[in-house]
Amino acid sequence: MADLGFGDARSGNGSRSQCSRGKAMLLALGKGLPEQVLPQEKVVETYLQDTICDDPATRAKLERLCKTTTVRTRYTVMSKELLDEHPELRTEGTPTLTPRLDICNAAVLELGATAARAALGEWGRPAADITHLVYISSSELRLPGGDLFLATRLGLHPNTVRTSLLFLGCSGGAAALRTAKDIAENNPGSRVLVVAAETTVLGFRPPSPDRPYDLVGAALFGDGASAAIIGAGPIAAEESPFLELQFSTQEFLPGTDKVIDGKITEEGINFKLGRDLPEKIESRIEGFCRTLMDRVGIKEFNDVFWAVHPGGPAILNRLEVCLELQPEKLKISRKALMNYGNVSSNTVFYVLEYLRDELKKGMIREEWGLILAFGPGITFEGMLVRGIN
Ligand SMILES: CC(=O)CC(=O)SCCNC(=O)CCNC(=O)[C@H](O)C(C)(C)COP(=O)(O)OP(=O)(O)OC[C@H]1O[C@@H](n2cnc3c(N)ncnc32)[C@H](O)[C@@H]1OP(=O)(O)O
Repeated sequence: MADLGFGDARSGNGSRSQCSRGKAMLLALGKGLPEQVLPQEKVVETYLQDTICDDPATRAKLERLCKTTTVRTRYTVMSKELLDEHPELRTEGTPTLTPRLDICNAAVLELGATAARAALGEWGRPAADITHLVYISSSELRLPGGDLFLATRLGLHPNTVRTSLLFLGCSGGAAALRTAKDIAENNPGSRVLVVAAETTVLGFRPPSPDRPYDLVGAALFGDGASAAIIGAGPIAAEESPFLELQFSTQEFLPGTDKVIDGKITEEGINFKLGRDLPEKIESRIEGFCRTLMDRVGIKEFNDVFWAVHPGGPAILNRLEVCLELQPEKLKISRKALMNYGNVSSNTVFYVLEYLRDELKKGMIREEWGLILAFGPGITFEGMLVRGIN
């Protein structure tokens, strides 16, 4: 391991007198996407064929939703070949949890490993220098978990300290970042690899009038993985941080636990999205963001840059109107939604990739920014960050 000047986090030899206990920083990012690209104009035909549905009303509604979600491209694990192999996934009424988990567990490991290798490549140091792994997914269930298989696949040291965050939904990526920040700041010299990997295979099902939200999902959600490396006290000659992770917080909205609801059944996950989700988020967004901005005394929402998990256009639109944001503030969130869809926990990292590019090009004037994500609970995850370029 390279000498970080902070003692050795792995051996527990780090001493307070040696370290400055600096803030955690984002040092590298990477992503892993399924090979199958699904352009939005092919979604209606593909989904209706895959689920053997010929209902004209369903077709008309899905066509409309495919436009209004603003998604253009998604990447999916589900494919014609997979459905030919598992025709039981096309219809309802048979127990399919076992084959779904077999597909998901393998897929998220593959995607997660690709994303992690990309982040390690960008970081430029060996995998053996990773001291901690934070693994996040709402798409796999097994024992031991994907974190172990990922650590093995990547050749991480067996004493890499692993933490798994499962079934946090779309706020999971920001929760993983918060966890990694805490680890990095409390273990001098540590380098934390965060890996988020998701596929919609667990929830794939034919449309039903009883579940109108399934069509929203079919038009909105995608698959993929992301990885990030976080550490405090970057080595000047070896590491290139681009964001300082200043302060993080989490809050849930009491009485809204049914708004995003996922039940595991013999047929996979039954995922329900409340129509009122955008307005519920809007009801608390201003106070939540002020909690973060107050840390550095910023009052005006346009005086920070924004990296928001794009749950759907209605959520971004409400944020923009309610906080009176200039349109360019949510541009990178809208771009991630357009190019990848809502990939649950991963999406916030796709937004951060665009943010990093803009920081590197000197396109961001503001010193401080906010990372936000929303998930079941309804849970708000937020982080105050400082751009480094
Ligand atoms: C998983 C996690 O942990 C966190 C997440 O990120 S979850 C995903 C969060 N995202 C959302 O909930 C999506 C938010 N919604 C939106 O962005 C927009 O409503 C939308 C793009 C889906 C549709 O926008 P739109 O087409 O302009 O108009 P809108 O009126 O809202 O909806 C169109 C149709 O879809 C239906 N619809 C929208 N959201 C729905 C929902 N959650 N459940 C059921 N139906 C829904 C509407 O009822 C409407 O149907 P009718 O035409 O039959 O009345």
